[in-house]
Amino acid sequence: MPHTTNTGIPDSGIPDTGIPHSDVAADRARLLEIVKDKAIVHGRVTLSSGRDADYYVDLRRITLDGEAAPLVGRVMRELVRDLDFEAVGGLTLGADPVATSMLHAAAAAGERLDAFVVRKAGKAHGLQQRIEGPAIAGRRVLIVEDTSTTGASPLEAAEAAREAGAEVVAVATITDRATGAAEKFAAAGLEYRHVYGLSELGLA
Ligand SMILES: O=P(O)(O)OC[C@H]1O[C@H](OP(=O)(O)OP(=O)(O)O)[C@H](O)[C@@H]1O
Ligand SMILES: O=C(O)c1cc(=O)[nH]c(=O)[nH]1
Repeated sequence: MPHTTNTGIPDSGIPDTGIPHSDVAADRARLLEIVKDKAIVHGRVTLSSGRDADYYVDLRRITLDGEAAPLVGRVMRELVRDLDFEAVGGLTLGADPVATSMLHAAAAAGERLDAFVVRKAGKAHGLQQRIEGPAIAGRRVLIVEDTSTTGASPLEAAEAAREAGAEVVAVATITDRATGAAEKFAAAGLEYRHVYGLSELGLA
């Protein structure tokens, strides 16, 4: 049952989106369970930035998982429900299944959302594009990512999207490691949202 009063105003204060709030909360809770169960790997690792760390959050195990991927799409859409954008994408590879899960979640809800992929380097053959997918010039886009450490990957994607003529409305990730990404996005004037922080992940 949706948790709304008979006036249509939700008791929770959460805007009424048409999706039962119990489902949104259940999706978020189940996704957290799967992330904690399958994605967190303890041990010494070298990160994308070259830094060393004592754990890794391998969200590809989540965004490509048959049960978790649809949850990613719905939970990420809920995270940015109040933002206005027409396309979603980020730096390949981590961002790609995040973007496509949101595209499919939108389609399942009867809405339209395009996705795009920002290559790490421009392609030298074919159409020689850095950004693949429907054109984003003149459109409002959301930059997504699976996890953020330094924030370098979404910043690179945002720069490429702007060079392609898009307006970047925000950056959104599934998890945040609390290692400087939020500060980088703030300095770049980019709104930043993430679904789970370190304490919820049991990593604080
Ligand atoms: O916040 P940052 O310092 O940018 O680090 C996080 C990035 O690192 C990982 O990708 P990786 O660079 O390992 O490449 P991949 O997506 O191709 O696996 C992860 O998927 C993020 O994209
Ligand atoms: O910084 C990274 O490279 C990184 C950290 C992490 O927890 N997970 C990941 O996929 N990449």
